[in-house]
Amino acid sequence: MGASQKDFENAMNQVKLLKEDPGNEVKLKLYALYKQATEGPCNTPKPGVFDLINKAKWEAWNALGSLPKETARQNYVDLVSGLSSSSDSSSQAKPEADRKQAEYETVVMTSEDGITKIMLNRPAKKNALTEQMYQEIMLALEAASKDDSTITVLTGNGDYYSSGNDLTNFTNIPPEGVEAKAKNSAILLRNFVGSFIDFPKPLVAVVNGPAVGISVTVLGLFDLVYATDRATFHTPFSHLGQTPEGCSSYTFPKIMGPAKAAEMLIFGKKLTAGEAYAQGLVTEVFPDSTFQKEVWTRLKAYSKLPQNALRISKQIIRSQEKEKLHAVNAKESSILQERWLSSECMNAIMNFFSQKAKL
Ligand SMILES: CCCCC/C=C/C(=O)SCCNC(=O)CCNC(=O)[C@H](O)C(C)(C)COP(=O)(O)OP(=O)(O)OC[C@H]1O[C@@H](n2cnc3c(N)ncnc32)[C@H](O)[C@@H]1OP(=O)(O)O
Repeated sequence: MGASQKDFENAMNQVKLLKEDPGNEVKLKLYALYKQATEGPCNTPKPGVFDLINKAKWEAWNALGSLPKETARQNYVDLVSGLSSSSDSSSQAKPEADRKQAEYETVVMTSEDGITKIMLNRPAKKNALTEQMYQEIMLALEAASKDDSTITVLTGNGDYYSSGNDLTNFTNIPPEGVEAKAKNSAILLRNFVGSFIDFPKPLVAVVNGPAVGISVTVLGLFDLVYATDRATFHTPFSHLGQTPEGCSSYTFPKIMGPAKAAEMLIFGKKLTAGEAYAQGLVTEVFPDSTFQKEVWTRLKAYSKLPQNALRISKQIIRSQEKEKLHAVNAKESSILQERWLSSECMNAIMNFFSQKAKL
């Protein structure tokens, strides 16, 4: 389900209360989404070449093509929500180093040799993603997108890359009830995946061990995926009464063809690293004994390449698909919002906790 008219109006009011000017690029994006949400596709003649401001506004609106009004409304609400939270956190005006340490409990963020590394840090729980962790990863990506590094890396601490969504997320029901929980989780999911879709610099997954669920699906949004030969790739959505997310319903068939994507996403086939490489999900597989050394040597060399050329090349490749990916993300999130309320899904989660059923 998308944002309501009320959510949209609240977001419009929030824009007026922003503590910091979001900059011209964001303002143009907001203008374009507002026009698309209220009037639909651009329907006015292009302003003359010397009318610079109105021409930029027209171009931003026109670039949204035939994006549905509902999607534009949701994207507007999401954009404002991101601006409000970053404006709140930046208003704390802490020095960068302090902020990094203070803000993250579940990830470790470090920058060295032109590479910012975001490491998932719940090794005892196989780096299962709690709600706090989703938020911290989004914050870390936001910080990495603005720092002076060339490349951003996501990796895991311990023997797992990540076991996907922490299933305790579904047991923590607020007083407003399960529907509210499902709605909030769908918003969280959508924002989380959106931050990978919009990430502006080369993004690399260093898959140090098995990967499950959402940690696999978002790999289609990375620019390089390096895996140890110990890694496996498992999307057991049907077993959990759930459906694909992370834009995998779109990226996986494109990457590996519909037949192989169906085997993973519908039937939950677990791939070895070699199989994931053969199917195009993984860029390269390394022996576990030399994995870290080989990967970091490679990344350090890449990080010395001209920064702007890397960033612009990534954006050329990815920008063609951005609106489509946001629409897919919205659809997957809203389908999951309903799935989470199904008895199939609730039984699967209870099963995990009562019997500690393993995938
Ligand atoms: C809000 C946005 C939602 C986005 C939608 C996302 C969907 C998904 O990601 S679906 C995938 C969800 N993941 C799973 O279903 C995995 C569940 N875990 C397992 O099947 C197993 O734990 C394992 C195969 C990942 C690992 O098995 P094993 O090597 O035997 O290790 P343990 O089971 O003993 O794990 C150690 C410890 O960690 C806890 N744990 C591991 N993964 C999860 C998890 N995903 N959620 C919650 N807890 C997890 C496990 O319960 C153990 O805890 P303790 O017993 O307390 O030590």
